[in-house]
Amino acid sequence: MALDIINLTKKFGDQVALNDVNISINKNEIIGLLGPNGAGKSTLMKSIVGALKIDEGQILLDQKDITTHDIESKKKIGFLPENNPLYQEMFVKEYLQFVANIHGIKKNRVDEVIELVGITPEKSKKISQLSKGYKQRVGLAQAILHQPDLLILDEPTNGLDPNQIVEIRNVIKEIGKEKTVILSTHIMQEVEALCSRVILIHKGNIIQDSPISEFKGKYESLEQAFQSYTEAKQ
Ligand SMILES: Nc1ncnc2c1ncn2[C@@H]1O[C@H](COP(=O)(O)OP(=O)(O)OP(=O)(O)O)[C@@H](O)[C@H]1O
Repeated sequence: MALDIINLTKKFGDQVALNDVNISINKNEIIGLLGPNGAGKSTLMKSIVGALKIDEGQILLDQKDITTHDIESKKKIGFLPENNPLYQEMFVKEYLQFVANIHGIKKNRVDEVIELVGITPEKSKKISQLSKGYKQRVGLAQAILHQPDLLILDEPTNGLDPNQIVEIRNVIKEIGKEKTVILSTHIMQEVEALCSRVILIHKGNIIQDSPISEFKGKYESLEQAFQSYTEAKQ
């Protein structure tokens, strides 16, 4: 899987949410997308999955432009959006079968994914009745059902209890062995636990893109590094 983001600019009215962004990913790794509130992380993720129309630049997935190879690209990408929108009135397995039908994939893959994300005891419940952590797992399940090469996760552990955080991280880690994962988070521990590479975005600009050790550099912690890089650019 190769993802190339070339000179990407996205504006909302006069506001530049992404400013001439360039990113290249050529191997399977888990990448942490960091940045203060409003930095442009969700905008970048939505642009990559084709949910937002970009103003300038190109996004290439395996050398093909995602706008002109829309369906082909969507087959290769899984997305867990921020706030995890789900059909609350549907039952867990029913919902996942519905998503599987959209992708045109076999029914037994649904059971496989239910097992993988650890929601077997919850599969007959209505989504509205699930705890936040289980809803998050359902969101993750829909994102990986079609076995995408690239998985985009917008704050995947947001609002989960410590046990659920560890469990979801384990699932992501497993997936990251074979696929490329880009996840956004405000939790530096999460970055340390999962990511090999860090991309730091601030006010729509990429200000760091490096292996985690390089990102940490001379600083004692990732928090300190994050603070220093973003404060210096206020
Ligand atoms: N649909 C929209 N219309 C107008 N402005 C928007 C829209 N979506 C995002 N923005 C603006 O673009 C900027 C980047 O927002 P974005 O949601 O990408 O930030 P983020 O890094 O994901 O922030 P957070 O960490 O708070 O989730 C913000 O200033 C935001 O207000």
